[in-house]
Amino acid sequence: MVLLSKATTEQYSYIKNYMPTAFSSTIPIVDLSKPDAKTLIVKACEEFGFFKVINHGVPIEAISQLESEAFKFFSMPLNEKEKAGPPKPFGYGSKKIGHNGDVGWVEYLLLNTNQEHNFSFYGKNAEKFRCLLNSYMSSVRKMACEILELMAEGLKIQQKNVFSKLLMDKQSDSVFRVNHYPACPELAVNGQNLIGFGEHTDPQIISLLRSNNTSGLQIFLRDGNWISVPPDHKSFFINVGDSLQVMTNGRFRSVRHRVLANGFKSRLSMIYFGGPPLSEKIAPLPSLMKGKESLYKEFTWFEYKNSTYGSRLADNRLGHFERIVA
Ligand SMILES: C=C1C[C@]23C[C@H]1CC[C@H]2[C@@]12CCC[C@@](C)(C(=O)O1)[C@H]2[C@@H]3C(=O)O
Ligand SMILES: O=C(O)CCC(=O)C(=O)O
Ligand SMILES: [Fe+2]
Repeated sequence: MVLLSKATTEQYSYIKNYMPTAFSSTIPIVDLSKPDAKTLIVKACEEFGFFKVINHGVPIEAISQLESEAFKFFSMPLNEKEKAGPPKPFGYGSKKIGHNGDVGWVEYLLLNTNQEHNFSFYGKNAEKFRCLLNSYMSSVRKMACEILELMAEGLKIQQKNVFSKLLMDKQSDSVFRVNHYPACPELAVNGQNLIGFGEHTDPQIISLLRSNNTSGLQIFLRDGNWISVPPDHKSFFINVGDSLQVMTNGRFRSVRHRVLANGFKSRLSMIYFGGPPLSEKIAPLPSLMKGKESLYKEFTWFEYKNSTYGSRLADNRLGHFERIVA
């Protein structure tokens, strides 16, 4: 990514009248090795749609090796990286996010988890990158399934794998993304707040995010405030996605989040978005309705995903699928 003149940064969005937010200590922390994990997870999903996980079982070497390969990838010249693009549907992207004009101070790799990716332009490192990606993705998917099973238990759903089976399905439409936010020294000088990745909710069931120790991630709370998530390169951050909100009939809420660019340090994040098969009906689980009506119209993941790609990042995508319940 080539930086830096005023002319370059002017095309991006800034947060106006931005008051620096304090790092929050209110973010729930769940120790996956403790027996109270399921209770804490349910509470966190109801209150925040977001929590941090420790003792997650993903080996630190798998994380750091993939991270260092990803940094190597992003340090290549733009014309080399663009050989892996455009990101429609999968590949390398820079600045442009989605198909409807969103931009951010970010470059990324967007990958499908069921498909072999061709990094042949990446020379002798291609095979290594692919192996690291595959082993990372399978450990993270395993953790995702564990968390989803704890959720089902915590919600007292009889079928423990109601959510996790969707990610285990061979047809699961899960996505993996590596985001690189270069440091932007102009910001450090001018004290501005450039958007790295604009506010949005993730459309899938669950997202598992891990980043290096650079700050930037913020979440939106029910009280209308944004809070900064203290970075922690050893832990994972979990987002409730729109589909899980629907499956729990609104009991869990998908979390609005965004990333601000950092003046001093580059940020590298890797996110696994666990999604269902395209043909899957996304609807509230009967045991969670307790005689109440569904808050949502019926739709398949295919339909929701299509509508997602027709929307802008910040849109309230679930809005179109809400029912007016008398
Ligand atoms: C403007 C956009 C960009 C989208 C689609 C649409 C709205 C939501 C964005 C995300 C957010 C979560 C990962 C992703 C892969 C997804 O499924 O939804 C993103 C996708 C993209 O970056 O392409
Ligand atoms: O890069 C990050 O830390 C978060 C980005 C994000 O929210 C996304 O890719 O959906
Ligand atoms: Fe996101």
